[in-house]
Amino acid sequence: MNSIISVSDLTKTYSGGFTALKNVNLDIHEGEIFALLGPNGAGKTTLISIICGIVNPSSGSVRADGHDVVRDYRMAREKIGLVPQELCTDSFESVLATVKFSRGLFGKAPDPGYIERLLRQLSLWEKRNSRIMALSGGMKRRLMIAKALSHEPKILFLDEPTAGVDVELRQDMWSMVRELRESGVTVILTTHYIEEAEEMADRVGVINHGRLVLVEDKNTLIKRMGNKELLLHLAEPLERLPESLADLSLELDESGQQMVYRFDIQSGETGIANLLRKLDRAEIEFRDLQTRESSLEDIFVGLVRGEQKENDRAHGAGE
Ligand SMILES: Nc1ncnc2c1ncn2[C@@H]1O[C@H](COP(=O)(O)OP(=O)(O)OP(=O)(O)O)[C@@H](O)[C@H]1O
Repeated sequence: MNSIISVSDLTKTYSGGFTALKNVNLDIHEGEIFALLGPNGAGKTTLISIICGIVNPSSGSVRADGHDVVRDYRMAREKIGLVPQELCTDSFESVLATVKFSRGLFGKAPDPGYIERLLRQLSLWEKRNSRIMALSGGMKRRLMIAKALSHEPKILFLDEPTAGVDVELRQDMWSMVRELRESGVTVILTTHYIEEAEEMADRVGVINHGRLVLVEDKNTLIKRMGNKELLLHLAEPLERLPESLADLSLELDESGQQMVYRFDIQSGETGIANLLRKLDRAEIEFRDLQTRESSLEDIFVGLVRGEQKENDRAHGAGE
């Protein structure tokens, strides 16, 4: 697969001495939707800012479509469109004027046909003569995307594209991003909404404390790290699990009314038949049973927590 962005051994230490990125290596494939996940302060914006040439790396290198983002800044930047978290644009301008102006900033010759197609694709053509301040929140977000795409970049960064937007608008954004990928644009997005990554991304990267702790195909990740749970609602509450069930991966909730049995999706043998036999022998009856598959969110929370524990342990050991 062709890689359109190559990040090699990237480290960033800010002037105050804080190291926000530690030895990051990452390849983004051409034409994919890549979601970068991580808790607050993990280093996502720093990584994006370095790729976009806004922040200088302390060491390591980044290539965007073959161009080094520091040595060959202009060529690299021309390949990239960036939609920042904050909506920042002159609200007295018209939609059309502001998008044309953005294109001009990259030294691209005017192309009214392209701008019209872009505004139509983003459902903004009817609003082309409106002032920005007269647009709805959703339209403003689409305008930010139009501005970022005005110079026909091959790569689009979306920093928290749906932060604070309602469910309907979020769905609109998702389908728009998919359309962009269909048109050949590579999309990299950061998000706090794991469901957004689960819904849209082809691959997922998790960054924590400045380290890229995982990069994987989303579906493989869910299969590899996912567990399934079997929930049993008991007919009568139990005070504790009987000894005969102690060797199973089984938990009783606080009410004593529900049992959760965890099993690995990958393994051929789930152990459910054995569980049911043992329940029968222990004369435990249940009213209802359901299964639940772990989501990307469960996996993410588990990963970040696991990392935190490792860090704490390392810290404790050093003290
Ligand atoms: N200019 C700066 N000078 C010093 N430290 C900085 C600077 N910019 C960011 N940092 C620090 O680097 C770390 C990573 O910040 P960054 O903005 O990249 O995180 P993030 O993952 O994008 O977080 P969020 O999800 O909150 O946007 C944070 O601890 C932040 O305080």
